[in-house]
Amino acid sequence: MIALVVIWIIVLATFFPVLLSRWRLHPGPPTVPYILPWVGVAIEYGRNSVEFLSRCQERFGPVFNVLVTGFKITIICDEEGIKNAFRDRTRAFRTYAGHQQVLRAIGGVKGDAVHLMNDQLFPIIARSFTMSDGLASIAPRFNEILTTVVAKQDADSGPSHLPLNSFVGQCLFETTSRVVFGDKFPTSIYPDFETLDSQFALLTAPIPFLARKVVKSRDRIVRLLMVYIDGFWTGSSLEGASPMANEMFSLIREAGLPSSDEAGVLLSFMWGLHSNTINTTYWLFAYLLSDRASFKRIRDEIDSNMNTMFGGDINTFLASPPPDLGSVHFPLMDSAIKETLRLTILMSSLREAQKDTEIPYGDGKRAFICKGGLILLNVGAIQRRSCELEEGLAHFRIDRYVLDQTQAHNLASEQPSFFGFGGGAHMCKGRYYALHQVKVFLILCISLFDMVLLDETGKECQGSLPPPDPTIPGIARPSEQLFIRMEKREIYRESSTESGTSV
Ligand code: HEM
Repeated sequence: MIALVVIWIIVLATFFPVLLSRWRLHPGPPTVPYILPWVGVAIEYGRNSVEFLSRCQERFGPVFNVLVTGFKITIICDEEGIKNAFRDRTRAFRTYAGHQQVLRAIGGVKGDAVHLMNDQLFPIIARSFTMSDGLASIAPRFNEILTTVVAKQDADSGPSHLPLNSFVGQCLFETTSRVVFGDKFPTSIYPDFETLDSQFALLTAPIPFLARKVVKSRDRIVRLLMVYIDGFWTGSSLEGASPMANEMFSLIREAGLPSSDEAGVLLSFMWGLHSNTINTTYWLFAYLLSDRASFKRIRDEIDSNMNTMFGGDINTFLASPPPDLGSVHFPLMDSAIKETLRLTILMSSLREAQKDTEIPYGDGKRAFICKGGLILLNVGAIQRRSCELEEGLAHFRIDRYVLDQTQAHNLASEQPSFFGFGGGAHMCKGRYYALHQVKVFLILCISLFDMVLLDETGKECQGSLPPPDPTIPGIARPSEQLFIRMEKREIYRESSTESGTSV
């Protein structure tokens, strides 16, 4: 016992001066006080991360430390600091910590698959979803399947109200699953996928009994994926799947993981493939349908482009090679998507320092991050703060990101920063495909249907929306159900009966 105390005294005497001098040299950002050791501020953070971080920022400035379930995390809410961390000129940061969390929580993966995911699977995603070749090979099949899926949803719903999240989720989930994995893929897992996505936070919280329902959903999906893999793996490919899915799955097979982990890695990939896109599309519809003036403006833009670019025929649009759906022809649609992401992105990019490093921020300040330290880039705070004082956090302005071509430079500098797809080397690898999905789905629905947004009581929802659920990272999830009533537009009712068009 005495020997142990002596050893400790020697250890402390040796290292304390080193630590102290290091601390003096690099005093580091202030730490948010906490009462419970290890737990730290996890409870306040989990309850409403947006509000909590915003209060901390007011009190401690744009860079501060928090302790969350044993992890010390440096939060960066400063634009310069975030840009520098994204740029990462000295290659100090990696993203493994966040991806490890996704593999464990979403996929239930027990082994180590983070290198497989980052170093082998992500490059395949990046290659398959490029703006030119990648989209050209995927878009026609996406458009074709989406058309039939939307028509089926419309026919099934009849005159009744549809939950907006299930309508958007079902359509995009089924379409993209079939595009990537083929028609054999068990798309019936969607309701469990929706539960998994909306209760993600419970899977990361250290309170297992609260997560029972979502764990059951996850386990059911994993089991069905194992059956799907077993049934359709031919020895060299998954029957009916796209080249991208086959290339990825071959690497998963080569890694020699247990079959539940194979299915878990696949599920984690699927979560990345669907979650942000579905949630972004949900909010885009919610914002547009809750504001008649914005809805009319975007419908005018879409109708006018359908007329000038595709002779007024939506089927010509759907059958064309991916057209330019960017800001030149569709400035309002482009701006509406950015504005949606500005308001709803809570996701903050998590990075782990691989060596001692410093992040310049503010007016010449520097945040010292030691090797192994975690940083969280609070991009949501930056995107919203610039407009907050002016007109309120929740205000959706459809043309906020429209550039006036004559004064492009001036207006651009007045626009709030946009980090919707992250930045630097780890910028979103699926962004071109994500934007294609959101845009084609919006064009299809707005062209074909009159849509009305209803709240939980069935009352028409105009003006304000229920606030986003602030507890889940990524794109905010809805805090209350919203519904839609859809009816085929007059012009399409006539044209489909006259000419038998496919939509
Ligand atoms: C509207 C939909 C989407 C949004 C808003 C979005 C947003 C983002 C953001 C902000 C990041 C950066 C995270 C960070 O800095 O750590 C990211 C990374 C990533 N996204 Fe997306 N994403 C979307 C759709 C997709 C799709 C459809 C895929 C296809 C699989 C995808 C694949 C990825 C991958 C692989 C990464 C990691 C990149 C890396 O670490 O190198 N995303 N996404």
